[in-house]
Amino acid sequence: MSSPAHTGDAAVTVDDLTVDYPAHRASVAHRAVDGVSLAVAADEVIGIIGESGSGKSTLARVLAGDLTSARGTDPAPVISGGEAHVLGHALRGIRRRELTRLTFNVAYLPQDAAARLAPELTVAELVGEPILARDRRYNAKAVGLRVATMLDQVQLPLAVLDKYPFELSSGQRQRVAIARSLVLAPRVLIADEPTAGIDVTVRGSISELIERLRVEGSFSAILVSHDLPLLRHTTRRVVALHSGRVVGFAPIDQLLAEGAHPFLAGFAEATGQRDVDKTRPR
Ligand SMILES: Nc1ncnc2c1ncn2[C@@H]1O[C@H](COP(=O)(O)OP(=O)(O)OP(=O)(O)O)[C@@H](O)[C@H]1O
Repeated sequence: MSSPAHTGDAAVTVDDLTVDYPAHRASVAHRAVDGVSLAVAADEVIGIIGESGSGKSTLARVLAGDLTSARGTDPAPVISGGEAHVLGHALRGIRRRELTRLTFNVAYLPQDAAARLAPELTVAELVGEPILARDRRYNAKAVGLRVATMLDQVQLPLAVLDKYPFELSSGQRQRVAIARSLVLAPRVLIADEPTAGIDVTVRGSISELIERLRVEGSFSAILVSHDLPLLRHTTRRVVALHSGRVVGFAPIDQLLAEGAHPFLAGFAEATGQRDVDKTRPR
């Protein structure tokens, strides 16, 4: 890709970004993102697709500012080339205090968000926690109201408020994780497979929620996803990654119809989109 588009009013700009995982125990150093450039305008939602290991999660993780790992776990990704700006903050070498300020406005829904929900907290506590973590004295009634609104937006009944994660289905847990990620009304959402595990009948409500937030303004998102209805409903453009490099950045139906890369052609075949989309109005 050449230089990023829309840099003027961009929420996120990525310029020739390279990300490595350092050598760790028996593993050698590994380049996961290799010279990626892209931009996400304010009030734009983009998608990221690509085969397993193509660097989608690493790119999402870095842009969400998740640049450290807990001691004893796998190494964190390191920006080794280029630069990324999120809401005007340069990520390379960003200091902890600035990162904390940035992450107030950037929600990150990692791939394992549902599994990471603290098992000892109820749904009400899980969804309300980010508000209280920011301001312990926040009015309890206002927190309750906000939590109820968020549950409604992800189509969970209020009956789940007092339940613990183990009492929910995996799809319900994922919706709790989404509600939690959006409770502080972030300006940017970075979500890794947001509809994973969610029943097909309620996935539409997640698409609608993301589209509504975008239309209401001051909201951008990057969605790592292979959920075609979600991509079609919420994104204008989708980045296709292969071996850490951008191999396409276009509307999803154009990517699939053109099948410019073997991965895209295979994905179009697998989802039965190749011929359908040639006749689809854009
Ligand atoms: N913590 C880590 N340490 C070392 N290498 C890693 C780490 N996390 C990911 N990788 C490697 O980086 C590459 C990109 O992984 P990444 O998870 O970003 O890809 P992905 O496209 O999201 O894959 P998937 O769809 O399977 O989640 C892979 O080769 C992966 O093995």
